[in-house]
Amino acid sequence: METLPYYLTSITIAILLTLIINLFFSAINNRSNIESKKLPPSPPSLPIVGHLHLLKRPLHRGLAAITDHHGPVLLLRLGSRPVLVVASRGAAEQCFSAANDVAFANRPLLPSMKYLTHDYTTLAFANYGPLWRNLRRIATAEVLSTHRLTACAAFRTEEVRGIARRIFSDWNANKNDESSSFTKVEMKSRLFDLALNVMMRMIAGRKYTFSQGEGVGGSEAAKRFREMVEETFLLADSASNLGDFLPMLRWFDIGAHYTLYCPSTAVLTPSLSTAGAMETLPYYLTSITIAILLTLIINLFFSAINNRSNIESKKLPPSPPSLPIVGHLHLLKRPLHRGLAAITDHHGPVLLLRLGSRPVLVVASRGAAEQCFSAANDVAFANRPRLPSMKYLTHDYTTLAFANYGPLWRNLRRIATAEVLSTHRLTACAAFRTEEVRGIARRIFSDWNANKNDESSSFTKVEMKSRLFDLALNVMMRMIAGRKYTFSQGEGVGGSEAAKRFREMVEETFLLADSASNLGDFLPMLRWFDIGGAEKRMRKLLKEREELSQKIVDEKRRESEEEIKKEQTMIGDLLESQKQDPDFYTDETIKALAFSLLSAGTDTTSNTIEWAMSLLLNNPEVLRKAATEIDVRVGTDRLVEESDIANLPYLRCVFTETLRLYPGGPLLVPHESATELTIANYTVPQGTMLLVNAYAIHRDPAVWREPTKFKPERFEAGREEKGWMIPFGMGRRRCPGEGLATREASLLLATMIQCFEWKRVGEEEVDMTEGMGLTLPKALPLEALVRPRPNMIDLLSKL
Ligand code: HEM
Repeated sequence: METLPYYLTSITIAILLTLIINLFFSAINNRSNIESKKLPPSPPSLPIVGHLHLLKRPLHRGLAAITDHHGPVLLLRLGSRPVLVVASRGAAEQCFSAANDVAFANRPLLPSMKYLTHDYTTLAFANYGPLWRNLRRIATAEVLSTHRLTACAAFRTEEVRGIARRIFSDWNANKNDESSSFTKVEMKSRLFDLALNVMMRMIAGRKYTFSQGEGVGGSEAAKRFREMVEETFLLADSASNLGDFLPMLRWFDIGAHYTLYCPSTAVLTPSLSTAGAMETLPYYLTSITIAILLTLIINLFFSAINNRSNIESKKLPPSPPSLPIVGHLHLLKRPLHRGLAAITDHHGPVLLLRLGSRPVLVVASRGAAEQCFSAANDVAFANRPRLPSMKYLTHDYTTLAFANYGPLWRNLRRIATAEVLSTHRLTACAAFRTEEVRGIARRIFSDWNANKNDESSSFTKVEMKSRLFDLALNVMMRMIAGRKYTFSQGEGVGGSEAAKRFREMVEETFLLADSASNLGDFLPMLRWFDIGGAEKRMRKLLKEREELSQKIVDEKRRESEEEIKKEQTMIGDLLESQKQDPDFYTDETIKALAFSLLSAGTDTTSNTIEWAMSLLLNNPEVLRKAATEIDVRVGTDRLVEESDIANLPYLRCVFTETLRLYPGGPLLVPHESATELTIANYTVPQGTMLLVNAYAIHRDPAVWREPTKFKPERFEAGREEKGWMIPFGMGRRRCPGEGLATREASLLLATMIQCFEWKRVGEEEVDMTEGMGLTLPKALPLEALVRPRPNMIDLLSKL
């Protein structure tokens, strides 16, 4: 295990100091910077708070005063967030021109809006993408189309006349026999009720939800609803929550959450009601902001000291002593699953770490992991953390593996299962897998033939990693696109430049997705500086991925309709659906889904097979036993088939034992809690990232006998150890590719064992060092010596 150099506290502190100095200098250099980079002009700003201190309320008037003074297009810095302010027709038109409209179609993910917008999934706050497109399509088709509006004209007339009737009856009641007298009426609530009744009748058919009688007007429920809407807009005021702009303040819930629960505080309400006059918001005053920051820093120091007592009073999970600002980041070592195992071994199996600003629950026991994914908690833990570094690679968190639990994820998962991973589809594609597996056997045999130097008993050295990756890639490509032609015209992808680059891209994706490799995910201030260049690398990777996936989609689109229908591939079927519903089945959605499956289904499977073969080479007696089972149950007259696997129990034990020792996702994929919950009698706060250490659980000496030993026998019937494993995760986010991975890996292993004799390259054992990333690669690619088994040469030469 290595300590991550950039997690070393001294370096981290040095970085933070550099940052603060940078911030000061950035204020001084602001103007020259703007000129050299051609950024929009920007009034002089202060360190850290930027232009926050200039804002006055109401915001539209406050900003008008600033643009009147400094020009109609300004770039402000509200804390850490750059904000373009536009106050001229020309610039506004450019923002929404055909060229720029899509680029500006996102909404900022203001942390304070996370709750009110159901994690940014509502129509008005979702980012531009498939989810928003779907919601917008439904809203238009179901409520706002001209057709629907015309159909509902009668409702509106009725409601408007209802107001007229009620005003008339109020006047009648108050006129005191003076038919020319006036009556005072309050209009605000009547007008709100009109709008509410019209909307309710259009979306739900009636207004009875609020009142049984005349209408919602005046009912307590309607009044409360009006207050709720007003409160929502008040809280959504673009600059009312300081934590949206100064990330550090979020830890302390200053302003933002407080206003969520105490909406009528003096901070917000009075200033809005003084419609004419502009007021400076008290908490935007620089002196107070600086006081808050100082309090914060002092708080951080005290929080380190008070950590333990806090934990006891709140019943939070235990937490090792932490440092201010970095929290427990300095404790992490790599590879992360081993680093975390060392921490849980020492401090207990359920820990709450603070990685910079992010609370992280680390679980390394069966009991606690079962509770995380129990019926009661699984939904609450079904979200993924929105690690800023993953924004690009996950298309703004909209891919199958990284979307939050909700309608978009459900839809993607349904498509992936129905189109590719259902038992029906897997069975239909068995021939592809057999063909690809036998292709590997044929190529190994021909390499041996070419190198054997007339010595039919000699061994040939083969490199397995790239062959196994190409197998997994070809299988996935054929299942989702029908062929592997995108990568090579000839024999297969093996060795082609494009396939090699694809492998590098997948490996890089998982390396960059390593749950704790990007410091900016945990120390928000560092994001401005992209330390380590992760963000830059991701953008480059994304561009390449986009081009490749577009090529796959375009090639499929060029095929005739009959071909597409006949082949029944995922991309073909989705292109057909695109014709019916182009708003949801966009090219973007199809490409993202294709790439999700290509990456999730390749590296994981090929790594597992590589570990299995390495374990067999280091344990020749297990290899011999597996070969004997195949000889007895399949024989040597024919090649093993996928349907034989059920009849090879020892081989299945080998596969299971491999996944125990080397689970393909050692920390699963990180989850995040959508609500506060209880795990192992501890309170786990909402928004906590969850890392379940499957690697540690699979090697827990309290559960497994000789836990680090490769013993497939432990799973044999009769002497089964009652161990508990989660190599594919658990609950709703469980891996949907288990069936495919099991069939593919088992067939490949069975074929390699049946056809060839295997030996290590030297006397030494195969190196079993683990690499890094979200998946579990071998640090060194597997090489082995191979020769065909004499009684299989005939069959192999006919392949
Ligand atoms: C031995 C091979 C494999 C292993 C060990 C493995 C393991 C895992 C694990 C641990 C997770 C995370 C579960 C969680 O979040 O708790 C996962 C998710 C996933 N896996 Fe696999 N996997 C393998 C093969 C495959 C294959 C062949 C596919 C097919 C395309 C696939 C597709 C996915 C997808 C799409 C997800 C994300 C699911 C979601 O977030 O809803 N995996 N896998």
